Amino acid sequence: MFEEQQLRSYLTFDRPSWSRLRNSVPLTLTEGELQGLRGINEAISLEEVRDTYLPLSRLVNLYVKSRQDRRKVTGEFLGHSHKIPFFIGIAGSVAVGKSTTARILQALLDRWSEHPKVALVTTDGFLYPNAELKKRDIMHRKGFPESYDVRTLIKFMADVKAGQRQVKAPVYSHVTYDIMPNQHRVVDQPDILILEGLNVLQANPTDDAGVRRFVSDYLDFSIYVDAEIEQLEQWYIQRFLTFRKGAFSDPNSYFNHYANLNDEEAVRVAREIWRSINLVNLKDNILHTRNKADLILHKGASHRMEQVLLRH
Ligand SMILES: Nc1ncnc2c1ncn2[C@@H]1O[C@H](COP(=O)(O)OP(=O)(O)O)[C@@H](O)[C@H]1O
Ligand SMILES: CC(C)(COP(=O)(O)O)[C@@H](O)C(=O)NCCC(=O)O
Repeated sequence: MFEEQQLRSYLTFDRPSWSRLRNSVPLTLTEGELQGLRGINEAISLEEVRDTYLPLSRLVNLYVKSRQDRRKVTGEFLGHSHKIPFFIGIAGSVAVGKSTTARILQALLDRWSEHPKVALVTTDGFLYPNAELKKRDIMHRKGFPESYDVRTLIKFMADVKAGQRQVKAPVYSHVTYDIMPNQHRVVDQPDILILEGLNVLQANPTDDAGVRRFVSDYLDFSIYVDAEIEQLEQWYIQRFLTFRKGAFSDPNSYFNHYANLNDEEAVRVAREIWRSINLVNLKDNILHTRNKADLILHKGASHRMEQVLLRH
């Protein structure tokens, strides 16, 4: 699973040893609040929140506090200070549970008194709209490095980091399978920004000026959500089937024509999309970014955390 050399850069925790690091942080979410966090077809348990995500939120909280303390020192030295948001990146394959992890972490971090404002943005909003992907003949490469408007993504990061007010991020819809025209998510001087997407640890293609830009240059802490490939395929198909029952039956859905497929046909279609697009992307462009992460969250069956690796 992990290479020997890779393991040497990390401290390794099994489930019991990681969960003990919660160190009496109270379980701050009720079952009712948890419901609000659940994405489609999810069965995330309170046990998982307690054992996996509370220790994670405690660790991140300590990093944020240490950053805030250091800024105070610089402020004292300079005689003035300003707020700089702490950036967290969450990477990993399509369907591994990045957005679920991001939303749980957001909710948990929101509850620490030191940083009340936690914003969450997904990099799929920075995909080129379908019209542009078609123009470039890369519709079948959605999610690959060349399908993102990296310049706009980097500008967004730089603007938020610089403390600009009301910075807008475009929004992607899994229902229309496209960027939502005239819709934005507004980020207004958060204490923490969580940026979630399969490309956050990638080296991007060079831009027109020949410059290669890295989203990771802006990150203060990065997480790679990891699972075995067979598991990922299963989760992707499962999510596709759930979408088919709900969102795909919406007449505005790009996949509306799949709504009437029987289960067997739907599984075949989902597996084909997974194998021809997302699996190729995982192998070519995502998996190798795993060893850049500060923390790797490895999940097994039923999305249960099995191992956590924390960079020395
Ligand atoms: N911790 C979890 N427990 C149970 N189901 C989960 C968990 N995380 C993700 N899932 C499910 O796995 C699928 C993929 O999760 P999602 O967060 O949409 O992934 P991503 O953002 O990486 O594409 C979804 O069907 C989601 O409901
Ligand atoms: C929009 C995405 C690239 C982003 O993935 P996610 O943020 O859900 O992990 C992906 O969901 C996608 O649409 N991939 C292209 C092939 C497919 O239809 O699954």
